[in-house]
Amino acid sequence: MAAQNATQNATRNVTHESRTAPPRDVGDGIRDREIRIEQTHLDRVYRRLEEKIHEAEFLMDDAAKRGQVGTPGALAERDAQVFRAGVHLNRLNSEFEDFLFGRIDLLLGKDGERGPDGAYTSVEPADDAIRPGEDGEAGDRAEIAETLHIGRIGVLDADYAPLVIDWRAPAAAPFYRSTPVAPGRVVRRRVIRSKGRRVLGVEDDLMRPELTATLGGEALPVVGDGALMAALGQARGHTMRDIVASIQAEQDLVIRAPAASVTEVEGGPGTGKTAVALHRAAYLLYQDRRRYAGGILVVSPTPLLVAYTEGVLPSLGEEGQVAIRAVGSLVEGAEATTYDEPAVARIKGSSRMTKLLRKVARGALELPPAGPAPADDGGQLTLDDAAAADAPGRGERPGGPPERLRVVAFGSRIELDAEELRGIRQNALGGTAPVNLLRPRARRLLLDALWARSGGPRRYTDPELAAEAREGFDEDISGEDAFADFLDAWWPELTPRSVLAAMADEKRLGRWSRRVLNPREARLVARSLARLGPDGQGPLSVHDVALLDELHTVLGPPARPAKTREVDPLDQLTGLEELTTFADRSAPRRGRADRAEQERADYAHIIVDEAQDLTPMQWRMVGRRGRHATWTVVGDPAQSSWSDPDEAAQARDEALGTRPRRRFTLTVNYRNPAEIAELAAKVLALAMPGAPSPRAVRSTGAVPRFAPLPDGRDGDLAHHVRTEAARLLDEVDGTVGVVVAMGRREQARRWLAGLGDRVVALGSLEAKGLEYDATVVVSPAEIADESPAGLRVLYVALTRATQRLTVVPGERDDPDRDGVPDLLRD
Ligand SMILES: Nc1ncnc2c1ncn2[C@@H]1O[C@H](COP(=O)(O)OP(=O)(O)OP(=O)(O)O)[C@@H](O)[C@H]1O
Repeated sequence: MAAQNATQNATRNVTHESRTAPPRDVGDGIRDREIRIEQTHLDRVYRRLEEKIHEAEFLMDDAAKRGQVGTPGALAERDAQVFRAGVHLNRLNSEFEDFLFGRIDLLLGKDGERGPDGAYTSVEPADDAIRPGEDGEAGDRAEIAETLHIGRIGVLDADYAPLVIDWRAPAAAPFYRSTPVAPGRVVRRRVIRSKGRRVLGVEDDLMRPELTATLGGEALPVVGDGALMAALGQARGHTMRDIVASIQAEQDLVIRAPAASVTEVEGGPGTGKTAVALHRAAYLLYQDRRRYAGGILVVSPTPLLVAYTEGVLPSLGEEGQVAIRAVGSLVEGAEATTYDEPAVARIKGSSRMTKLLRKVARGALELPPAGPAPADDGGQLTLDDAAAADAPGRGERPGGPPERLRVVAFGSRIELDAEELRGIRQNALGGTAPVNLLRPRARRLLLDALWARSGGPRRYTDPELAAEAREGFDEDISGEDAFADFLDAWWPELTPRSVLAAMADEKRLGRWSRRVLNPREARLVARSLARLGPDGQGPLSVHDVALLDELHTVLGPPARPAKTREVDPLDQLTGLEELTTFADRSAPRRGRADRAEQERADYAHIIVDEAQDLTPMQWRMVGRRGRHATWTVVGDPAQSSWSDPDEAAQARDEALGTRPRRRFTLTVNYRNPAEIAELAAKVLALAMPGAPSPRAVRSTGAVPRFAPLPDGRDGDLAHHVRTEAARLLDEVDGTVGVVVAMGRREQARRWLAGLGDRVVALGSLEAKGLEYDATVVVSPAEIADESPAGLRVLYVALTRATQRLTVVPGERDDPDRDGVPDLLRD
């Protein structure tokens, strides 16, 4: 309900009309004067920051001179302060185009109380803040009681009065939340545009237009038409900008939602989900830095979207604190570089793979050992020099693991044959423990079987003697390299990559996947993995990465026990056993490093962008990284490229667990002009009948252009698309995206060669989350036919433009006389 009200507010916020006549931007005179006023304030802020740096430097100098004064901890803290101050100034000077970006002029607060940042805390005005107008005045009067400047970081003056309020502080909330419908104490909201240390412009919104407000006894001037429209009209570059100066009320509710549980946000294309998610990360860091620094993970669908969005957090002053990763880069050392065919992706993403991979991991134990074959027969072990060995390799399946283990103990030969070994393996594999972790158990079972076969138990009636003899027996056998070699071959330590590569064998996978995949599915998966080498190296697809992660869990880490160094009696005599190797010394540290690595993979907060696209297997992968996390999950079911939403929803529920959830809906489309949104809504109606379409906030008058091939021949597509892209490059100042079916990506890149770097070609799945000033969507039907979720993918493609859209129908589109494809007609 709260979200709904905020939505209405946000809408009105943008379209409100001024009902009175304060001095509004009547000429450059007022504007220039207002810019000068803000400039004076900004100069003051910079002077204060420089003072802070000098103070910090002085402190450090002083501390250095006095050498031992203060504890090491205090000195380190001082150094850190100087460092932080230096970083701030550096950023302010170089990076932040608009360090100071906002101002609110407020009425007197109800209770006159001030918060820690020096601002009045009350949201509502005092009863006597507004007085009836004087004779002849139409509305009420009020004097501005407080002016707050809002910026990317907070700055206090020497008397601890706020010069700039951090945008995330509670006192800044009215800058975002106030609307003409619910203005609170805000009379005027001003967005300040600056570059470096220079103020370039101001844009004002009046929240109480009916009021005759004065500031220092003079009428409050109003400049420009509002900041939101100014921001939306700007040309797009190849990276996303922050929206800190124009966050809308419904978005602000999400950004500042408490982090205690799961925050779920739905909204159509362009409603600001990605922007809101990133601003929320910055907000959480501000709220609880100790908890969240270095511990927030943002999961993005593609590397392109990562590259597009990764500048936003640094621009909000948060550099290096948040990991933004593509879903294909979540596993250390594995980077997805390819896409699977939709039919293959569908199988690999499905939760059926969980069962399959468990079978595969167990089956993979029987694979031919990787690397060079063991030096001899791999199963031959003698404890007695006199023991005779059979010919190497006899009784073994060529290329497979050893099928016989022979040892000589107590002067006679004992042997375990293939069937016994199989039994022992099955026994060891009982249960669900990770396969690599079962190796010690398998080893123990082998020794049990050998001991029984040796007649040892019968030989000793005294239990103490028996136990001692058994211990000696185990030690002797285990200490032999040949036994270790047998174990390595018979129960190899498996790596996720080698097991994935093993699945490329069609016959083998057919066997392992019985009752999980049908033969055709098994064949498709096996063939898709043929690009990997036997060790699993080679190009991975996005979906392979989630399989690797699952395999990591199913296999567990290699369980080889660290070899204990035998103590040489001579060393003991000379005291040399005190000496340790580097490896010995670093082992405990390595243990700590491994643990740290594990802990790093367990984040404090996880933000999932484009959550509708995560497959069940990807949800499992992401879920493993957030077992103890709070979550923000943003997405739009209407844009899902996953074919089975129910299956994905179940996996999502499992990942998020039973944590309580808060749901928000964003309803205003800030990206597409109404003309483009209207066209896209036709596809939405086909893809998800009845699904609401977000309301576009502006209209440009530029209707989408339909540009069929002049003579309908596919052969000319290259030239035609290139011409249309070039036309759009002339029409807009910023970027142009040409969206094609995934199968045409490479082709389309060649079509655009030489047109410059303002234009890019993209496969439909790569367009996720991105936006361009103008787009060309090529062959809608081809995009729609490419996968079971094709219509939703087409909806994504049609909603990427901020200004212009050109549709080039292909052969399958059946365009009408006006060139409108079948799918886009009423
Ligand atoms: N309050 C705002 N002020 C200015 N620009 C905004 C605001 N909200 C969103 N935008 C802009 O609208 C565009 C769309 O935002 P964003 O990409 O976050 O939307 P989305 O909901 O993630 O879209 P999609 O689902 O299509 O990926 C961006 O250019 C963003 O900067």
